[in-house]
Amino acid sequence: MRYLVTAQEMKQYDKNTIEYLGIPGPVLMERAALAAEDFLKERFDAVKERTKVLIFAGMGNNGGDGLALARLLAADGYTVAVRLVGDPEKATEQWKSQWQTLQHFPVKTDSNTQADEYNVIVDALFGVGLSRPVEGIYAEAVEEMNVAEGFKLALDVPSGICSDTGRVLGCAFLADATITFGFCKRGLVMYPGTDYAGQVHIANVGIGPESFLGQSPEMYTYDSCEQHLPDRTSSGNKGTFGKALLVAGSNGMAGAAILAARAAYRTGAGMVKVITAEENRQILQQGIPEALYGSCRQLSESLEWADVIAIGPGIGREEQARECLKKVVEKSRKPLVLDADALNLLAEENGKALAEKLHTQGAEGRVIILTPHVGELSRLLAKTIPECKKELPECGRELAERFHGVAVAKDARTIVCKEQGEFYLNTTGNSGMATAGSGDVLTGVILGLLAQGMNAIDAAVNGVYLHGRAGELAAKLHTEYGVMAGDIADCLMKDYDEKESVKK
Ligand SMILES: NC(=O)C1=CN([C@@H]2O[C@H](COP(=O)(O)OP(=O)(O)OC[C@H]3O[C@@H](n4cnc5c(N)ncnc54)[C@H](OP(=O)(O)O)[C@@H]3O)[C@@H](O)[C@H]2O)[C@@H](O)CC1
Ligand SMILES: Nc1ncnc2c1ncn2[C@@H]1O[C@H](COP(=O)(O)OP(=O)(O)O)[C@@H](O)[C@H]1O
Ligand SMILES: [K+]
Repeated sequence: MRYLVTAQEMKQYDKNTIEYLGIPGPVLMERAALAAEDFLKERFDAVKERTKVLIFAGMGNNGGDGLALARLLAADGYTVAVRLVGDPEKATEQWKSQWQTLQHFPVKTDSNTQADEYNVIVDALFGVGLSRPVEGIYAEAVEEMNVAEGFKLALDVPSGICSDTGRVLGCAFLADATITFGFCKRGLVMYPGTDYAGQVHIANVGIGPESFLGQSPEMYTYDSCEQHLPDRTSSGNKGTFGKALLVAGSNGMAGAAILAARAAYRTGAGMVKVITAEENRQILQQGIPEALYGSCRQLSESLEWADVIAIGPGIGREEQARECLKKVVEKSRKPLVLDADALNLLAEENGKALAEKLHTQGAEGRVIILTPHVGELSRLLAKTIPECKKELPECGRELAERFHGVAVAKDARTIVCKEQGEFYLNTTGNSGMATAGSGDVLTGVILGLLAQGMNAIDAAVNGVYLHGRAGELAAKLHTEYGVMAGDIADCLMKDYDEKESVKK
């Protein structure tokens, strides 16, 4: 698990470390600079004589890190120059102290440096203290760094990237790599910040969980196969691993049902039954013979049969879909995943009563997971799509509160949250997943995990992670251009290491 912090959280943890734990600010800065030096030495020590480093330093502590790095590299024999950007009169105390120390070292600090004469460019203009758009001399400096040749390293955050949202404020440094201090900032994994950051390295500078003082970060992500999947009892039978009911696919939309059913099986569900339009019977049974088939008339008895239910992929918004949704809400209290047109139906004027019922059921303890993409989210919350994209965590939270459930707000970086508690931000996946039917696969994955007895938030978080991971494996086989939703379903669990996983 990796924490993702905001600028404000990071500043608080800095403060706690200094004031409560008693580790002085200059020690933290020295460790930050040492980590950056190590990073560069790993790449350039063998060619030290030919390596010329130019550091652009602002007037805050990010600039202070840059000055400390300049000193360390110069002491180590590198050719180093510093370009000051801003008014040193306004610099922080730590910056001023670093500046004084730097005067004893062979570092060029005049303003005549030409970026194209250096083969390593370090951006130490702004870090978590960026407070407004980058303009004027700062924008010129960013532009000069960006057009320069050579390896580009950002300290803490690429200047111009908002640490909290990943948005570009004015203009931003385009880094090959970013070495970030203490904890990864949210903006380094969110778009477009993640593209500007390049490879992100997190350096331990002495600020750890001890510095939270009871206020841990509100967001986290998973980096690797460390998910908590349900244990698979060796003696289990198909009943042990759950009966999953999937209401999906109107006439002509059998594909959505097949994809979701396939994904539920691939994730480990024992039995999957699909309720779909009569016209889809043959194609469904050919497409996924492992699934049980039921017509919409058999929905009531199937609701009795099921352990968990998902409704939505490809159901359309016709009367039959509305009837099915009504039954699923009114005749069952079993764990429920709502996706696609089920969400659109709830957002319609005549879906409001049903939405209200779900809200009550959620409050009474029914497990409800909603998986809207930003379009569906905007309809449910009556907001614009740009608003939802911009405020995805907040919108996810609002949706979770509305249904007392779990919201999976899907985008290139999907957010998962409950009414309270942390936000999970997903970093697996790629542009190959922006392909029709990809969301249907996710519904099946979450359904499959729920069927095996996972709780709602774990099923949603791990489902989103595994779905993205499958997208990565599919892209290895077909490239991001060539991935189709069926490939994602087929790649599910392909590299899952049962021995390495944390069983639950
Ligand atoms: N605390 C610690 O112990 C540790 C901190 N560490 C390091 O400190 C960094 C945070 O330092 P920080 O808080 O001083 O903020 P920082 O990012 O340097 O920026 C503030 C400066 O930028 C200016 N400014 C902002 N926006 C601007 C704009 N658009 N255009 C122009 N100016 C703008 C702002 O000016 P002002 O708004 O005051 O006019 C101020 O001068 C952090 O990222 C990490 O690298 C590490 O060493 C680990 C230990
Ligand atoms: N660029 C991307 N990077 C990572 N994941 C993506 C990207 N684009 C789409 N996805 C994922 O693919 C899925 C698309 O779902 P959705 O929009 O519902 O598709 P559909 O309606 O076609 O099935 C979501 O889980 C989303 O997070
Ligand atoms: K920076």
